[in-house]
Amino acid sequence: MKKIAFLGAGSMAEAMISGFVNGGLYQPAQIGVTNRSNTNRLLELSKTYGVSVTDHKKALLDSADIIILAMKPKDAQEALLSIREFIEERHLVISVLAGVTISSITTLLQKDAAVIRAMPNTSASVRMSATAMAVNSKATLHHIQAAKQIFETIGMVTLVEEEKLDAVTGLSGSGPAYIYYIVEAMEQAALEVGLEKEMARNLILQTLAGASEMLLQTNKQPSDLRREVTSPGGTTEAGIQALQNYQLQEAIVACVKSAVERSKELRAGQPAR
Ligand SMILES: NC(=O)C1=CN([C@@H]2O[C@H](COP(=O)(O)OP(=O)(O)OC[C@H]3O[C@@H](n4cnc5c(N)ncnc54)[C@H](OP(=O)(O)O)[C@@H]3O)[C@@H](O)[C@H]2O)C=CC1
Ligand SMILES: O=C(O)[C@@H]1CCC=N1
Repeated sequence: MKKIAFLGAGSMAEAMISGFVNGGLYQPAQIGVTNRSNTNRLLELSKTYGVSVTDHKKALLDSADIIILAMKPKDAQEALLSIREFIEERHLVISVLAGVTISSITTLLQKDAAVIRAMPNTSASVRMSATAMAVNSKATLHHIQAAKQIFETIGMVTLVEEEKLDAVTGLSGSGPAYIYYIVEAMEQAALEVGLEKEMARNLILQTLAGASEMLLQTNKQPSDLRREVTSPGGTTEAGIQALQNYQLQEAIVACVKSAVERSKELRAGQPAR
């Protein structure tokens, strides 16, 4: 069985580790994790998931077949320079870094390595990630199958051209946060219209899950499903009118486009806006 080494032990690494371990395809013993300096974080991951943790990068990479890069884009250069002498022909490098191109990874590694650039999201921790991945010419069919299997363990995966990955990042990589933001607003609204917090949360979450299932199971367009809820002169119409007054659709389009642009900026190393 393949061994996986994580470079980076933050939110995205944990979401993937949690999905891998809970999904049962990988035993904790097959997963090794390192980070830059936060030993307490490594111990926490070891305690929670049983994975092995180390600050010894050479040992970690020597025992791994697949290396997952999961540090912030701004830390990629330092991280890649610190491992390049340990990269061997057999390694498959998988990057989940927003914005960072495959060619910049191979350039920093100074190796003609097999690299797969993927964009999952944090729903990986409940094995519901929407992941897109792009591959370089060194990646064999075997590598692609291995990466596909990894990402299928934590949700769905689709293969795309690398140039599409910034768009994917702005849409589904960041996407969970947009939905959480809407839930925050619905919770706030619930309080303001006099509903008790916990009951409101249950109603909101079931509404969200139900709407998602309706989209999946009925195959209907979202606009058609929306019309089915909207009685002429009724409550939904009044609510949607308020959303239109605040230009919610335009705001969401601007939100995704802004995230896509930021993904492009990240590879140029531009500081936060
Ligand atoms: N969060 C998300 O929803 C998603 C994130 N991503 C991508 O995943 C990557 C990680 O994001 P996220 O988990 O949120 O970030 P976090 O800030 O939570 O974690 C970053 C991790 O990288 C480690 N790190 C920093 N420098 C190095 C280094 N030189 N060598 C090894 N490890 C290093 C940090 O270690 P230490 O704490 O010791 O500094 C930390 O464990 C980003 O590139 C992001 O674009 C992709 C999809 C979704
Ligand atoms: O916010 C970010 O930059 C990362 C990439 C996608 C989701 N989180």
